[in-house]
Order: sequence, then structure tokens, then C-alpha cells
Amino acid sequence: RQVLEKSALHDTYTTDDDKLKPSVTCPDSTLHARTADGSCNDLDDPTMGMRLYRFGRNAPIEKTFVDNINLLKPNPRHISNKLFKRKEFIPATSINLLAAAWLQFQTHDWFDHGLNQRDNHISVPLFGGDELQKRGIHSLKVFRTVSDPYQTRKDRPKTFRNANTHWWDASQLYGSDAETQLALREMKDGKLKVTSSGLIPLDKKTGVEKTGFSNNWWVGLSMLHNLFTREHNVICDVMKAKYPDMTDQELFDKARLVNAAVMSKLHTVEWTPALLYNDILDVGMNSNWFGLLSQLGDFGNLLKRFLPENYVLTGIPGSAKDLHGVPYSLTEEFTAVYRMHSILPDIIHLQDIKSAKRTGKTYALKDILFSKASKVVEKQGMENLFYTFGVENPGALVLHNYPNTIRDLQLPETQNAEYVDMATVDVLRDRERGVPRYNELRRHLNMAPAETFRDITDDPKVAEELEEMYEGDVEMVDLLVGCMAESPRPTGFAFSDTAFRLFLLMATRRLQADRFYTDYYNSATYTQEGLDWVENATMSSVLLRYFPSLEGALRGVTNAFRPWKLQQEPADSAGREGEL
Ligand code: HEM
Repeated sequence: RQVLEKSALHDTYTTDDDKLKPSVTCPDSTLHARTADGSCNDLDDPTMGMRLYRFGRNAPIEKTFVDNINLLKPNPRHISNKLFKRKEFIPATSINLLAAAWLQFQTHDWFDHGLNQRDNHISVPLFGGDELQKRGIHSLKVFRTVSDPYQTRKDRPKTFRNANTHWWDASQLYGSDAETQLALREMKDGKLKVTSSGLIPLDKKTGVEKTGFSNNWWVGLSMLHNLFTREHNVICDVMKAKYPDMTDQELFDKARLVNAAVMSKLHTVEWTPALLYNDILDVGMNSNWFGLLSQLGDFGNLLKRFLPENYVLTGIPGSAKDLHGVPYSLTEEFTAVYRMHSILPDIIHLQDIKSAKRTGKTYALKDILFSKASKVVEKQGMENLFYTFGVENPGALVLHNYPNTIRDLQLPETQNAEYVDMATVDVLRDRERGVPRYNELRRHLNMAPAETFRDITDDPKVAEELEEMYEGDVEMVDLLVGCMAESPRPTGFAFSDTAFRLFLLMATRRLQADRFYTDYYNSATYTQEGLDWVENATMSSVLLRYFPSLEGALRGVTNAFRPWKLQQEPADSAGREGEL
């Protein structure tokens, strides 16, 4: 990671377009509080990481020009049909469905390229025999990503802007602009609005929950948004009880800081180790938050008092902020490796918490999307749904496992009513945004490029399929295809080693670049009660706070993102067999 910090972080701003950044001043009130739009996190450069700040790059800038000649080579719909289409559901048995919903929930905090241009599309021709032709569709329109109006240097690769704040600030819950945020607030005691049943109110026009970011909505997101809205409101209660003189604004600001830190912590010490179920990674990710010394128990705590401050030893929270010489932003390549739609099942088997068995009732993914989600939450209740998500498996991140529901998807009005095959979109978007293909990106991540298709995968059949699709040219393999095909994977890894390199680099950067996780991670900003709240939080404890009936189901569960039942079996049979 330290090598990549020097070689794989690139700023897309130039001194020419620096001048076009908005002018932002930071009032005193922003010193100990996150702003709605993410400005004033870096006090020397207040626009850094705010909403509409550009995405950076992990590949060198000169390697990120769009290859227009090969934009449609090979045809992305052909890739969708031949390499992605799910024939039979392949489960990822080492993680649960909660881990899948959590992943999307987090990406909605980090990035969004905004609504696509309505009047500018790439036309993807369909091959003979494509099932869509029977419905009179002969080409797919993929609307282009909205462009960056402030890019002045035409000799540089295209840049794009993040419609969300780049910070790990829970903007999916609180919004990325003041207007959205104000509309979500009760304006009393710091709280977020909830209905009399304790649920997030629905937008009357769309039927979807009114929250910070509500695109691509489904039951999994509804559950997590509701959970952390409750968490926000309970933190407000705790703060008010201790500090009765705090204003509504102060209570809101403190609860947001604490809630965001709870999520960052759970992602670092639970979600990531669940997906990279490997002892070394477990220590590694725990060290990001708690420090290596914490692994030594009381002896480590004693050592902390004598050793010089070093985040590797003591953990990033509370350590010195470090930008590694590059202004902070998330990157195009980071977005690209999170294209993990294969994790979604097409069918969800509902479980019954009392009998700990499947009920026999299933939900098709198409019936729990967008405005249908809230009805399912209301009908089934959050306990049963969380139980279902805790024990059921998501899809494995491999080829031939892309959910067909979203390969044939009508988006709602709020998302331009586009008709999409998401697998086609995923492949084409990376090309449209100048994300290097698989081999090229590996070179920039200090990884050996594949010389043959068998270097990508040890499955001869998959290697043959890739060779045919890419007409023998291994350099053309798309990043997403390479990541899904990659095997063998390090023990316990649910995703590829290539994606892992970027995760490792960017997971640390999200914490280290943010003053609220470093220089200002202290009681003056969070309050001591706030720091203790984060310290004590685990995913299980957050769930149990609101759903005590999950107690039995969570007994013995050390990582809430791994299948709950698997962890309850006797130690000798709860091994790591069958994982992907
Ligand atoms: C039912 C659930 C989901 C639906 C309906 C959905 C739909 C979409 C749509 C419509 C887009 C924008 C496509 C475009 O560029 O035009 C998108 C982007 C994306 N999705 Fe999903 N998605 C879902 C779940 C997930 C999950 C589980 C992940 C896992 C990480 C994920 C990761 C992404 C990423 C990384 C992008 C790119 C965002 C960007 O360009 O800024 N999605 N999804």
C-alpha cells in the first residue's frame, strides 16, 4: 500500500482549472462539524472532496484517454450475453446478503456520477439471436455520463465530477447539499424525520424513502437506511441527556459525526474482513482502526505509551492527517472495481426468525425494487428481513453470475426512465470514462500483467471463453471481466486480488485524508460519549439495539456480515469450506 500511495494517486485538476473551483470560506461553525456539501474538511483547501469535486485517478493521467476506436470492442452487450448472463445462481457462501446490501449502501456514501445526459448516447448494436430483438429492440442506448463543464484543458483526458461528497461522511443518509439535508431534518433535538411507526417517510411522488441518496433503491437499502436513521436519532437522545444545552444544530452535527464514524468502523473491522476472510487481512483491517498494538491486548496498550505516534501501531482514528501529497478525492478506477452487481441474487428466500427456516415464500428482485421496497419492509417487518439477510447468501463475484433482473431493467422517472442492461452499462462505462483495461491497470498497481488468458484464470473453460471474446488479445480484456474471471484468489477472498489492491489503498486513504478521522477525532469534536459510542459499536450491537428479537440469531456471531448460522455451528465444523 505504501508503494501505491506514492505511485497510484493522481490529481485531475490542473493549475488552469484550479481557478474555476468555487470560492468557499469556512465559518467557525464548520470547525467541529461536517458540512452538508463536504466543504471545509480540509481547512487549507476547503473545496477538496466536496460535492461536484472531480474524481481523481489511480492510473497515470496520460493513460486515461478514452480509446474511442475500441469503444465498442468487443461489443459490451455481447460480453453481457456470453460472459455475464446468469444461468444458475452461484452463491458466495462465506458472506451473507447483508454484506451485499451494505456494499451498495457504502458506495452511495462515496460516489455517484450523477444522472446521465439525456440527449447524448452511445448506441450498442445487438447481435443476431439476441433475445431483445424479439421485443423489437435492435440497439441499446447507453446515455453518456454527464460531463465536467469546468474542464478547460482539451489536451487532457476527460474528467468527471462526483455528485456526492467524496468523504466517508454518511452522505447517503444526510444528503450532499444543504437543501436535501434540511428537508430530512425534524429541526428538533437534532433528529431526522421518521413516521409514527419509526420508518423513514416516503416521497409521495416516487414512493421511495426520502433520504440522502435514494437511487437504485431496493429492500436491502431500505433496511440499512432505516437502521442508521434510528441510530442517528438515538445518538441525539444520548447527547441531549448528557448535554441538555446543546442546540438542535449541535445535536445534529454530533450525531452525524458519530453515526458516520460507526459506519466507517463497521466497514473497516467487520465488512472488509468478512469479504477477505483471511487471518492476515483480519489483523490488517483491525489495525487500520485500532492499530497493531491493540492486537497485543494489555501489553500493546502499555507499549502505546512509550512508542512514537504511528498510525500503523495505534490505528488511523486520532492519528495525524496525511494526504500523501495529493488532494483527496475518490477515483474513477475505484468506482470501476466496485461494479459488483453480481453479488445480487435474482430471488430472495424469506426466512422465518422463529423457526430459523425458510418460509417457502420467495421474492423476485424485480418485486422489491424502487417504490416496491417500502411495502415489503412494512409487510415482512425488519426483524424477519434482517434475519433473512443474515443467513441467506449473495451471489459470487464471478463470471456467468450477473443478476438477469438488472440485465433487463426499466429505471424510474427519477433516473431518467432509462431502459438498461446493467452488465452492458458496466463494461461500457469504464471504457467511456477512460478506465484502463485489466492488464494496463495491473501494471499501474505494481502487478504482473497476464501474458496469456490462462494467467487470468486457472479454469481452462473460462480462459477459452475469454480468448474467443477478445480474439486472442489479452490486452483488451476489460477490467470488470478480468476481475470477475480472476482465479485462483488468495485464500478467503470473495473478490479478485486486482480489486483488492485498490481497496486497500483507498480504504486507508478515506480515513487518513479526513480531518474528522485524524486530527479532529477527539472529544472536543465528537464528545467523549461520541467516541465511546463508536468504540463500543459492532454491527450486531447496532442491530440488537433496535431489534432485540434477533438476540438468539446473533448469539455466537462474531462478524455480522458472515452467514449467521455458519458461525453458530461448533468450532470444528464452522470451517472455511465452500467459500469463494
Ligand atoms: C437492485 C440493486 C441495484 C440496482 C437497481 C442498481 C442500479 C444501478 C444503476 C442504474 C447504476 C447507474 C448506471 C449508469 O452508469 O448509467 C448503477 C451504478 C453502479 N452500481 Fe448499482 N445497482 C444495484 C446494486 C448495486 C450493488 C449491490 C453494487 C455493489 C457495489 C452496485 C455498484 C454500483 C457501482 C459501483 C456503480 C457505478 C456508480 C457510478 O458510476 O458513480 N450496485 N447501479
